Amino acid sequence: ISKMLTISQALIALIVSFLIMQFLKLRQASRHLPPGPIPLPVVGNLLQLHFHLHRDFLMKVSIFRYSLINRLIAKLSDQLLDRREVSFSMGCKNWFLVASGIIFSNGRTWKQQRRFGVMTLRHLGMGKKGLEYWVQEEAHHLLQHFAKKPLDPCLPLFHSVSNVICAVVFGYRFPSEDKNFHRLLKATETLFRFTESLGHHLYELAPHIIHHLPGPHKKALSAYDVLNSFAKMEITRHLERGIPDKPQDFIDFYLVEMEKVSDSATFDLFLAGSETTATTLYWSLLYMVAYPDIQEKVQQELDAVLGSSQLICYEDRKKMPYTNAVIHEIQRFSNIIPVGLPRVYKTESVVSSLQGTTIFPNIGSVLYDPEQWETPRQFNPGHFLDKDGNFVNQKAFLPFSAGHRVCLGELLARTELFIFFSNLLRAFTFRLPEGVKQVNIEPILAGTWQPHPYGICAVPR
Ligand code: HEM
Repeated sequence: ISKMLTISQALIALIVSFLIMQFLKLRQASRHLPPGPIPLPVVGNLLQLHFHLHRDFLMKVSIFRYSLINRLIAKLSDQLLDRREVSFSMGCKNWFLVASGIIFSNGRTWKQQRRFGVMTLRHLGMGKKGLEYWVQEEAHHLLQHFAKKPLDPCLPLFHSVSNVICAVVFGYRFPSEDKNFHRLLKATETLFRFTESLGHHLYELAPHIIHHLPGPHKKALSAYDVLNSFAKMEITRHLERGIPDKPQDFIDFYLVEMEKVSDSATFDLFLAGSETTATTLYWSLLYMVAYPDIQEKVQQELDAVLGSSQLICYEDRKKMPYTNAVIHEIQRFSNIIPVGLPRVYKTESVVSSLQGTTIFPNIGSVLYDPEQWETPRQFNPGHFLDKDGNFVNQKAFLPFSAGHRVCLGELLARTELFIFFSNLLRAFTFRLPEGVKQVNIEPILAGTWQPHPYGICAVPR
């Protein structure tokens, strides 16, 4: 027994000294980072967060003041360019696809995939049936979903935004009752929520063990398979119909370039482009019922500048400074992605103690920086207007992040937000359902910061 005690004591001593060494290393490393709580070995900052991400806590402990942003952007573009490797995907039949897309890849693969993604979106943006056309088409369908009776707009918004991505990737939209469309949306949602969840980060701590246990990762893995089989099915369909001289959608472009790139960027557009834009629009309608005066001012501007049936274009925002400011404020105030996707310090980092450290760039906190915004914790479109009512851009407005890994779909997202929002407010006035007196604008964490589910009435104008 005494011999066993010595072995177990030695083991404990070893583990304790390992933890102390790790702690000291992390303490030393954090001196080179923007301010924030010092992470603990193994669990990182999870203890300080009580294993739960509270928005206020995050904002308080890790504010990246704008004054630090330039330093951060330089780091994000250089030493902090790489994502942490996703072992989550190892249990997936097609695991290599995930690591070879845009969001989770690194190095040469990321460069090629990202260049391909940027070029393809640029090509699709041009011409008569470009991205804007798809957004306008989808906005038209979206209006049909709203009627006078109370409705939770979450699903219709998610359907419309996802259908824009379907049009971009597959070249067509789905009717909202289509079963395959629902499978695709369910898989996208499951996967998105998992990749952004604490469950995913825990999985990454011990993938070899957790992989064999039951848990949310099992659902996420089958969601990958659903998305992948969709991509394969569409590729076959495109091959059968032949690639036109002028490629029409993302898959056409992929088939032209398939020697050089993988088809996994198609998942990435669904993962990164659906939930984010839909959630922002979901917030937008809630804020409009919470601030009816602001809603009215937007409608006055829409009526003054646009005809009642005129097709709304992204370019029109230049004639509508107030509406444009409101949309920017919706993004700032809802701050749907307060913590960025994990990045890893490169091995050739100049700060050796940081090598391999995983960092979650909390760039979203700049949107609440008290030094940059007059009333950071209040919904105030004035943040984006000068005293004459002209629209003014703000340097600290970074909801799409910054640096080389800045959001790839920023232009598409901005086009969608403007066209969907303007169409909805031109057609309807949004009100609380009868008997409902209060609006809850506190967020809940569900992949992104989301509003609590709510119902509204859309009164035709
Ligand atoms: C309101 C809507 C959106 C917001 C707030 C948003 C925000 C972001 C943020 C914060 C990142 C992380 C950048 C980083 O790591 O520093 C990102 C990455 C990305 N986004 Fe978006 N996004 C939106 C819509 C879209 C759309 C519509 C698409 C595609 C059509 C898209 C595609 C991507 C891709 C592919 C990446 C990964 C870029 C890379 O790793 O190189 N996003 N987005």
